[in-house]
Amino acid sequence: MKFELLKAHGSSNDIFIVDGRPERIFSTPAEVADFVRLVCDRQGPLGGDGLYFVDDSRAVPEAFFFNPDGSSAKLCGNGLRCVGRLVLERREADALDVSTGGGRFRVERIPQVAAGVWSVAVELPPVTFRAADVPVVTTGAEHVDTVIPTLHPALRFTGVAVPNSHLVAVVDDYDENELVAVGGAAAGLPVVLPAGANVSFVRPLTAPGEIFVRTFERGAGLTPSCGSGVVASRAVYSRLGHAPADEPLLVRNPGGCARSFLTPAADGALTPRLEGNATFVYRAVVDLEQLAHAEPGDLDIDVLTDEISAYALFHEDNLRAIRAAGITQPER
Ligand SMILES: N[C@@H](CCC[C@H](N)C(=O)O)C(=O)O
Repeated sequence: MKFELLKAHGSSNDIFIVDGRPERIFSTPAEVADFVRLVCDRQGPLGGDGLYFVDDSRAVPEAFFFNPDGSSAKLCGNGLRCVGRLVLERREADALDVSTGGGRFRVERIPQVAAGVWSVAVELPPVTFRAADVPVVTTGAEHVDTVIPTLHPALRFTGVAVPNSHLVAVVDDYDENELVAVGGAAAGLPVVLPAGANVSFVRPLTAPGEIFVRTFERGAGLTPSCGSGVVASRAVYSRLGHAPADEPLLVRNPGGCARSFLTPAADGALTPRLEGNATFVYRAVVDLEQLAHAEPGDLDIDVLTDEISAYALFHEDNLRAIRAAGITQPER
């Protein structure tokens, strides 16, 4: 079986896009998961942080996200910017809706964040802090700024669904080893976190309107950026009173930066917006049999060097700002 793969990234969170509905391409969910694991395997010839299937044959395109471990998720915010770009370009549209994870997401072409860097905004459905929506098992209706003793003795977490599950802690000092330990532990706490959770640490930066966020993702581990983690962190930052919801914040991740804010409605609903790059990296046609036995470098790949270089230039500034804030990341 042959596949056309598009590799893309939002803030260096790199994902594949495959045309079609997973259940039409494969006979069973197990086959879908095997395919995703094979394509995303970093030890294999390709490698990535996840994969979106896109059914672009309907009036409202539909997308289906899978983590690199083969599990499905309601949203990949960075990936949806890339899917958004793809369908916007194909349909020669400036804005349209994409359906994914049981919700409708508005994707919109926005001015380039830097020369040669295609940029997209995604408007998400309203965020929810309801414990049952995250889900986090707790005594109250929400889990806000509270310790989960089985996860960490002192860090205070807030649970939020955007609509995938996130736990966010605002920290004074960023300790990546601690994030990895807590993120890994979140996968093994079914009594408190029955669906696991993406775990983010938020460190305020001295530059006004800027924060640093890093996420340990469910089903993927530490990634250079997590778009839904950016939105979840942005929402929690306001929920805890650190910034007005509608103030656009620049969220710096190790893989890039994105802008996010929430629009409050009269009924209290908070609709988040995520703005950032949607960069195409390469296109490849792969044969499944060949892929299973190929080594890195074996496959014929059409690399989009101009887009890669434009992003690299844009990203230099972000890396400088993170280093200047004294944020360090151990070699892994
Ligand atoms: N990288 C993504 C999030 C992907 C899904 C997540 N790991 C989950 O299981 O919910 C993003 O950019 O949002």
